Amino acid sequence: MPGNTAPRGATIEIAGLTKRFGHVTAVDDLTFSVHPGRVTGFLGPNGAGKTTTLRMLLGLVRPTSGRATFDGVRYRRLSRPLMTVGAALEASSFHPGRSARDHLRVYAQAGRVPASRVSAALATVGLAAHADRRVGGYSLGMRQRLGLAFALLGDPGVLVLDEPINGLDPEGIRWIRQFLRRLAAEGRTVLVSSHLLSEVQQSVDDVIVIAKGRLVYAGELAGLASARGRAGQASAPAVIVDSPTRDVLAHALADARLAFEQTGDGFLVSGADAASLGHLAFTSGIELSQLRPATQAGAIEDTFIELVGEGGL
Ligand SMILES: Nc1ncnc2c1ncn2[C@@H]1O[C@H](COP(=O)(O)OP(=O)(O)OP(=O)(O)O)[C@@H](O)[C@H]1O
Repeated sequence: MPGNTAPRGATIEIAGLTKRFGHVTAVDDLTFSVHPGRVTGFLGPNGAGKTTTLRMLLGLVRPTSGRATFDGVRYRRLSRPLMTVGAALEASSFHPGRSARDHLRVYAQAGRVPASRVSAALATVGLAAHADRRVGGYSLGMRQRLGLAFALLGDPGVLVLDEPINGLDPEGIRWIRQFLRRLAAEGRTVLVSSHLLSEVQQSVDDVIVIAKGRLVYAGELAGLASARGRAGQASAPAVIVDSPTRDVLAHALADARLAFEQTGDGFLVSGADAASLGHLAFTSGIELSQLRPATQAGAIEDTFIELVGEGGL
């Protein structure tokens, strides 16, 4: 990657964006923003409208109404689009008979990007050693990397990637997670779609969740767990707590009339926060070996499934 002189990302603004195909409303009055310096996951089940939204953002599909802009400018109005926004929508759209280098050369010329960027982009995604092979012989993972190299060709401040993790092996997944984090750390805006929260959970700061074309959540990943109440479910704090004297702790929890269950790493206590449990343990003279909020991966995943299952709120 372009090193320490990476361009700063633009803010993506989606405002009242709607797309109807005949009787199908694929995208329904979406409004959200995506910020520089962060990785944002764009999530929703198959058919939720993610690809249609990204295609409108990139000027490939005309919205029925609403706007999608980069620092206030529509994609089609950008003076140097490849140098402002890099996009990877489909990994399979490369000609099998051409090499990766040839593909990128053609795109660089058309986009008025310096030819030197071709080798730089291929090296960045780890394809330098395979640059002159025909793309037809590439694995899916290599084609995904080539898609990323294309997105990075103009060294843009904004990256828009549609399902870049799809079909990658574990090593490829680990690589791309670190790669996305690096792009954001450089100050770029990184928007990455997926139909699986678990795929992107380790690499995103923010998430936009849509279902049936409508927004169901926009905000920090950590806030997704507490969005549960919006899906009509009880939203209570929960804490994981453990002690070298578990039976004594269990008695104290029962005496305090707290609902709890034993898990692999202690007790999961509902309806209490860490401070009140810490106080309870202190006043009962119980040593604790663990005390932490339970709003981790499981709760976030549960909420995601509830939100998209509701199909919009
Ligand atoms: N060109 C089109 N003509 C008619 N309907 C379309 C067209 N493109 C998309 N749709 C419909 O719009 C809805 C949203 O599709 P879209 O591909 O945007 O969803 P998605 O979230 O990207 O799903 P996936 O992950 O399966 O690609 C679907 O019901 C789809 O059938």
